[in-house]
Amino acid sequence: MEINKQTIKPSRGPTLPRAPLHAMTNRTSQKGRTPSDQIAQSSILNTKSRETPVTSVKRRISGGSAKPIPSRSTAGRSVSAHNQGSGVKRIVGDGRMDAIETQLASMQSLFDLERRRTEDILIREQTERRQQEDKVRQLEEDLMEQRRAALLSAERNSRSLADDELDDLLRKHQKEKRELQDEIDRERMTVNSLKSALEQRSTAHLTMDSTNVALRAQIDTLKSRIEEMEEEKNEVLSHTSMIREENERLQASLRDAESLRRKLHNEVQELRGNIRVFVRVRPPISAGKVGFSHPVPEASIRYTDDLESKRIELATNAESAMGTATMRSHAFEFDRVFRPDASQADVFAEVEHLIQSVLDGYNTCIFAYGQTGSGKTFTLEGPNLPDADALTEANFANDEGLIPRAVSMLWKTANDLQSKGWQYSFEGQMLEIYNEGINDLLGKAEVDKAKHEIRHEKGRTFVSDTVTVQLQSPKELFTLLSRAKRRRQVAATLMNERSSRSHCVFTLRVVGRNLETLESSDAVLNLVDLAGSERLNNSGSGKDAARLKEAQNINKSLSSLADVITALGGQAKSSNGTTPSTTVTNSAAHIPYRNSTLTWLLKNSLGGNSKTLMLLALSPLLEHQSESLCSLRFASKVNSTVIGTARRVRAA
Ligand SMILES: Nc1ncnc2c1ncn2[C@@H]1O[C@H](COP(=O)(O)OP(=O)(O)OP(=O)(O)O)[C@@H](O)[C@H]1O
Repeated sequence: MEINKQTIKPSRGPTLPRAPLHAMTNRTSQKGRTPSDQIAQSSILNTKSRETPVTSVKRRISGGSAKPIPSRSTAGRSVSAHNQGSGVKRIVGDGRMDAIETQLASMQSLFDLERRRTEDILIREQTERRQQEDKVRQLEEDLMEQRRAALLSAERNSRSLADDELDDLLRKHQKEKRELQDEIDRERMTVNSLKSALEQRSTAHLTMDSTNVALRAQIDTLKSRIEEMEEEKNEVLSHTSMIREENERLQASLRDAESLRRKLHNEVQELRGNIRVFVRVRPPISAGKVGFSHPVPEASIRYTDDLESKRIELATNAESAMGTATMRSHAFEFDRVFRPDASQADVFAEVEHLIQSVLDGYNTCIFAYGQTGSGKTFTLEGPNLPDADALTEANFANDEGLIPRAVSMLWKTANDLQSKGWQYSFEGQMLEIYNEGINDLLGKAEVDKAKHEIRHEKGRTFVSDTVTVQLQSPKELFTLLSRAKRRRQVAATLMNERSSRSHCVFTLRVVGRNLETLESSDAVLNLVDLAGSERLNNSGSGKDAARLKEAQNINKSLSSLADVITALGGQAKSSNGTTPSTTVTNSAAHIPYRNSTLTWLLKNSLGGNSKTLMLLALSPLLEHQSESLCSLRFASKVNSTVIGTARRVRAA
């Protein structure tokens, strides 16, 4: 270990007094001496100390003339001379001898004194010297001690430096060791993770190997399956081409069948009669809803056949010739009788085939007949809505009437027929006949003041200055109905809170073309909501001139309608050569269409070329039973009329 010499300096202790050289010498020399030697020396010293006073005494005695007292050797010799006193006495004389002896005695006492003093001094000196020597020794020991301490300290210093360095090195070593250990740990961890990864990989590898084997097997299976499927596909393809050919053949036969269906459908309609009558009895409505008084007794109405629903029996009070009140039953038979619980869908199901005829190119007319409040508008349109603007598809939901259902069905069927090559277009018109005048309900002006003229050309009817709307979807119909309803003339009467005092004619023209068969059709569906059929005295219009005029016009048009139907029946009779079941009032040749605006407007829909349905709406209430009886009789007359064979109208 290298020790820094700079740092190893003797410590700066107190400067120790150096022992006198002679003392050192003495000490050195004394070391090997015995106590006896020391006494001998001290006696020598004493002798020496004693010589000095003697010399001084002799000087004082001689008074300067005396001879110098001999030195050490001389003194020795003096002692020996003293020892030889008697011999001197003899030589010098006695007196003198005494003086000398006195002198000698005093000198001796002085000498003793001096000697004692000198010895004291000597002792003191010796003591001091010993003390000093002790001190020196002590100092030397201290010095030695300090040197040792200094050496120790220096050694310790150097050792501490070395220790520090060692510590540093140790620390560094420890740190490096730790770092290395950490690195080793890390490496070990890495190795471990690599090992586990390797294990996982090898496991995955094994799994993949097995999966691979399985997949290869699957691929082989699939390959063979694909081959099988290829064969199957080829078979299917050849089968498909066969089917396609078969399909084309079937399509052709389907078209033939469709044409046949239309023909047969028409024949069925003919067999049923081209004018048919349905009767619908509405449910008894609670008071307040339609303004009837409370309680509301019901008329005695019976439905006498459950299976066919064709018969209806109304019992009325009658008075016998004897004046007794009896009940008289009136039985009628129609094409169909709907009871009060019949739904709108039930009614439409029976009318659907007739409406279908429009697509086949047959003019069709459905008119609702009945007294005010009997349910004509409800059957044709649906429930009366307080606000015409609120009329939406959702409002119609379950209660939607024949018009919206017919339009929806026509659109749907037209779409279905597209696959058979048919393309259809629709246009609508809504006219009101009020007091024999025509009011365009789709016109621009709120009040239609125009004078409209009706003309018939090539089987088609035209009304001047009226709006015809192209209908792209059934949804547009609701807008149309809403507009029409808002403008419809409604006047309050005693019979209905919003009784319609006009006829409303909704006309839907359907034009179809088949691009494959080159067939065509152009037909019109008329849905007519007739004004209330009640007799003048029942309408409450007797006191009001305007209401009276309304009622007269309504009655006129309705009786004209009856006349036209009767005349058509007579015409049919003369052409068939059969006897009609009803009385024919008009000549077979003449049909009085022009007697009213209504019959003139419906000319092409009421003729022998058209299919007509009369929907008789009946009130179930007792107070309306006589009106109901009149309506039933009128409907029965219509029902027994045969108005010829409908002819298909082809598009121009
Ligand atoms: N089958 C029915 N089911 C439920 N309610 C009906 C039915 N028939 C008619 N009504 C209701 O009876 C009331 C009168 O019906 P509607 O307005 O259709 O009579 P209307 O014969 O058209 O009268 P008007 O000749 O005055 O136009 C209406 O509130 C209608 O909702």
